[in-house]
Amino acid sequence: MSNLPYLRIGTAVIVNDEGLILIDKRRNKGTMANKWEFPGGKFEDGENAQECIVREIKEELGIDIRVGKHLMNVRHDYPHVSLTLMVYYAHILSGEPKTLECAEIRWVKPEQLSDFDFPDANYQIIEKIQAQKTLNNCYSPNT
Ligand SMILES: Nc1nc2c([nH]c(=O)n2[C@H]2C[C@H](O)[C@@H](COP(=O)(O)OP(=O)(O)OP(=O)(O)O)O2)c(=O)[nH]1
Ligand SMILES: [Mg+2]
Repeated sequence: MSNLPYLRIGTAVIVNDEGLILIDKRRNKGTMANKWEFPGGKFEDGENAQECIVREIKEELGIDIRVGKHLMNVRHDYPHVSLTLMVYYAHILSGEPKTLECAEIRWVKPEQLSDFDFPDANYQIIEKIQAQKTLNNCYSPNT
């Protein structure tokens, strides 16, 4: 048992038509400073995962996305916070990603994800992405 704060985080693995994945580098101040991540953020009251992800991606990158298939949920306890990352594939509907709330943005191949410094909770997400044979259709919604 612990009394850590518990957060639900909506997280997007945005894939483009070339099969590249968008990652962003967090700012050099605040939680997990300078770590690379999949863009996203905290649920607001009354939101579901898809709504949270669409809103966060608009705020952080200035783009509109369609949320696709659910990849996984990851529960992780950090020393200061306990959280669940709710991870969905997504695809850009309109706009060019901008660094509105992050330090840097990159499009990378799935195999390149291992070269970046991600928070501890992300390693099983990266493993699962890299285990997929193809990312085709991953951004179509679950049916
Ligand atoms: N977005 C995102 N957050 C992650 C990932 N991995 C991981 O451990 N986290 C952690 C870092 C943070 O503690 C938390 C996400 O919160 P956040 O700081 O992005 O929240 P937010 O966008 O709502 O930002 P703010 O309004 O609090 O500034 O989840 C990831 O891949 N993406
Ligand atoms: Mg965020």
